[in-house]
This record gives sequence, structure tokens and C-alpha cells, in this order.
Amino acid sequence: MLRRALPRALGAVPCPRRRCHRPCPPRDLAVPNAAWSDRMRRHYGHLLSTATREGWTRLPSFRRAREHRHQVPWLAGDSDSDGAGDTRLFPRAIEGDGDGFEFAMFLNVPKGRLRCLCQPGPFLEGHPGLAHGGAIATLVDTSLGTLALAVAGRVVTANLSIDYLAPVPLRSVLLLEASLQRRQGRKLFLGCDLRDPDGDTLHARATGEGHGDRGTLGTRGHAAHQGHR
Ligand SMILES: CCCCCCCCCCCCCC(=O)SCCNC(=O)CCNC(=O)[C@H](O)C(C)(C)COP(=O)(O)OP(=O)(O)OC[C@H]1O[C@@H](n2cnc3c(N)ncnc32)[C@H](O)[C@@H]1OP(=O)(O)O
Repeated sequence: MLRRALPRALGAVPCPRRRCHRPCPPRDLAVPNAAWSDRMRRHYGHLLSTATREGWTRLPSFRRAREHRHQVPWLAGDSDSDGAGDTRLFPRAIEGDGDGFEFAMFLNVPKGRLRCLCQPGPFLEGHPGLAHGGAIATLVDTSLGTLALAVAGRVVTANLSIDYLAPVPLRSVLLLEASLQRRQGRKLFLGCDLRDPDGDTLHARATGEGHGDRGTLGTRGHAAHQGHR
């Protein structure tokens, strides 16, 4: 029993292969896989190669919130509360590579900015061949939410407003650029643009408001861990 409980406590999950009972380390989903287009790989390579020099950090991304707790503890929250329940982060719930949200985030806490490179897959369809507006909202909320958690700790979305400016074709490549605009007490005001990174098309522009728990805003996020406030 300890053989199964200990690896789970360390963040490992049961091996998905049938008849294999050894736990696997969680898979980082924010790295290229066979479903990433050449454009997605090119932009990822560029963001990665300039990241360190320009003060950005690539965020590893796992399928379950609790799997973040070793590498990105401020994203795991109090996820122990779901015990061994079989949960999925919503944007990682579609399992086939390339079918749902393929994305990689880069974070710059001192500048209060986050970039999310994304390739929306065929299971996110709304109108034929186009991404569903709810899928775009998920991408926006996840990006603004991640930035808010990084700068301020435990925060929930209080408000989200999106202008959908141009349809997003499935399997296209998008770059979301988010920034923290201001803080007012427990409230964070954030904004983002969602663009074609190779062209002029602005697909969406959004603003969001996050509210911190009373007494915890600014005390639990990545920024607090690193001494940026
Ligand atoms: C690479 C890795 C990827 C991994 C991804 C990880 C995913 C991580 C990201 C996941 C991201 C997912 C993120 C998610 O999906 S979070 C899930 C969706 N959000 C929620 O469930 C939030 C539910 N709502 C609440 O909990 C409360 O209502 C909140 C906390 C919002 C307010 O309750 P609170 O107790 O704070 O409010 P108050 O009543 O004392 O009022 C205080 C002030 O606030 C003003 N106010 C109140 N409501 C609103 C409103 N709606 N818009 C604008 N303003 C509002 C109010 O007028 C007052 O203003 P003032 O009079 O002071 O001026």
C-alpha cells in the first residue's frame, strides 16, 4: 500500500499503459509534441530561446492541478483537498495530443506579464472550422488567472469581458499577451490581446478582474515566493 501511496504523494500518477502498475512522473504538456504545427514549434523555439535573456520563465503544465505542486506550487493551490480524486484541469481535459488546447506559457513576474502560445485543436470547434468562443474564453481566463496567481496568490475571477474581433481557425497559432494593469486592495485588473503572431490579425481583446481572498492577496503567489511584491 505504501508502494502506491508514496509516489502519489510525490505527484506521480498511475501509468496509463494497461497492465503496468508502476507510477509515472506527471507529463509536462507545455513542450512540443507530434501534433504541434511547424509554426507552433517555430514560435515556441523563439520564445524559449529569448526567455532567459529577457527575464521570462517557461511554465511547466500538467493535467491535474495537484501535479504542479513540486515545480509550480503556487499553481497547485490547496489541491490536496481533492484527495486522490480523478480531476483534470479544464484546459487539459482533452487528452489526445493536438485535439484540445495545446499551449505553453511564459511568465515575467517583475513586469507583471504573461505570454501564452496556443494551438486550438479540432475538438474546440464552434462554427465549422472555427474555435468556439467559450474555448477562447477558457484560454483567456486560464492565462489571466495564471498571471494573477503568480503575482498575488489565491485569486478568483470576478469578472471577464472579451471582445471577439476576428474568428480563430482551428489548428491556427495564437499568441496571447497578458499584463497586470493595476491593483486596488484585493482587486487585480488585468488585460490581454490574442493575436496571430505572424500577421496583423487581432482576434480578441479582453479585460479581467481578479479578487484575492481576504488576508491572502500577495502572500502566496510566485511573486511572494521570489520576493517580488
Ligand atoms: C501553465 C500552467 C497552466 C495551468 C493552468 C492553471 C490554471 C490556473 C488558472 C485558473 C484560472 C481559473 C479562474 C477561475 O475560473 S475562478 C472560478 C470563477 N470564479 C468564481 O467562482 C468566483 C466566484 N465569486 C466569488 O467568489 C465572489 O463573488 C468574489 C470573490 C468575486 C467577490 O467576493 P468579495 O467577497 O471579494 O466581494 P464583496 O461582495 O466583498 O465586494 C468587494 C468588492 O468587489 C466588487 N465585486 C464583487 N463582485 C464583483 C464582480 N463579479 N465584478 C466586479 N466587481 C465585483 C464589489 O462591488 C465590491 O467593490 P467595492 O465596493 O469594494 O468597490
